[in-house]
Amino acid sequence: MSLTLPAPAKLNLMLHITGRRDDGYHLLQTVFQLLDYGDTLTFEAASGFELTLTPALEGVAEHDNLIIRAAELLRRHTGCAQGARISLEKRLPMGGGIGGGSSNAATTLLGLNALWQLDLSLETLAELGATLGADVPVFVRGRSAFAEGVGERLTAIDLPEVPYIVLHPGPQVSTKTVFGAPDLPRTTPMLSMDEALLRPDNDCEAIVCAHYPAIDDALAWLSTFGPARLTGTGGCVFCPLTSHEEADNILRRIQQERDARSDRQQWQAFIANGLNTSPLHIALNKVG
Ligand SMILES: C[C@](O)(CO)[C@H](O)COP(=O)(O)OP(=O)(O)OC[C@H]1O[C@@H](n2ccc(N)nc2=O)[C@H](O)[C@@H]1O
Ligand SMILES: Nc1ncnc2c1ncn2[C@@H]1O[C@H](COP(=O)(O)OP(=O)(O)OP(=O)(O)O)[C@@H](O)[C@H]1O
Repeated sequence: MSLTLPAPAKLNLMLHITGRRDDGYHLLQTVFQLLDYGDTLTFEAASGFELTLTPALEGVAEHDNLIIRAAELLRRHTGCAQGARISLEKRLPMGGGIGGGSSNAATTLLGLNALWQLDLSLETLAELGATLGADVPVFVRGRSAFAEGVGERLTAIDLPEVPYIVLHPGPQVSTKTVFGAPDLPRTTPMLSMDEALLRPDNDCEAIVCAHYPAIDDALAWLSTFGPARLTGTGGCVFCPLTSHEEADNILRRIQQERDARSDRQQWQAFIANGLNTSPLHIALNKVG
């Protein structure tokens, strides 16, 4: 038996840092919107305890890959002794602030839960996922959401399902390094969900732009088309749009910039629609 499932990206439509816990983790208020664009994973049952992933991700050892870590976590938690051959079609830029690794982990948890017939609840899978990364639970639950705490307290939210252009200027940004920066603002006042939706700024943006001129440049360029901002800790920047025609036009302009300017040769972009329900959950419901 084999299962092919999507691992969608997310955007942080706003991101405020409201404090810091004693263990160093930051208290956040953020709005996650899921996208209809992402990686694809295929899970095939394997005999014995075999667990493999192809192809390998450049620069990531197999035992560090969040897909393998999620599979092993599931086996440890349940005592299950089944195997799987997993293949990955990677489209999402790594270190982009669009949650590629976290989404891969969530798709693995849900995919193997189905393939190995473990019957764990979304609640349990979200708790397991939180031990792999702060962004995993939102992908496990599969709803666009307002998040608080360190990102684990989720309230599902309906957002306009508009098109976005997402631009990755090149640099991979380390989430850990951004959160470790001494000059990161950490005292933004807590807001209600409705107030937060009216303050769509990202507290990481200023220091990320100061440390990465290429991201600063891409954000300034994209801002000429609309209210562009950084997602998560970057490096992707994005802009909500009113039509696909507009998005196609900006995509063409990005291609021109890449051809015309050597400092913009690294630019990569995609168009995606915002979604309220994850395509992963829609695909799993079809499987039954
Ligand atoms: C910034 C966001 O992308 C917003 O969606 C996430 O909160 C980050 O989630 P993530 O990439 O899954 O991050 P994790 O792998 O859990 O954490 C990476 C590192 O970021 C820091 N970190 C992360 C989340 C958080 N609320 N406070 C933190 O200080 C910690 O140093 C941690 O070691
Ligand atoms: N399957 C995976 N896909 C992507 N990255 C992975 C994976 N497994 C491990 N990683 C590691 O996780 C790091 C962060 O990757 P990811 O694509 O999740 O970043 P991100 O989009 O910035 O995430 P976030 O928005 O959750 O902070 C990568 O640089 C890589 O070292």
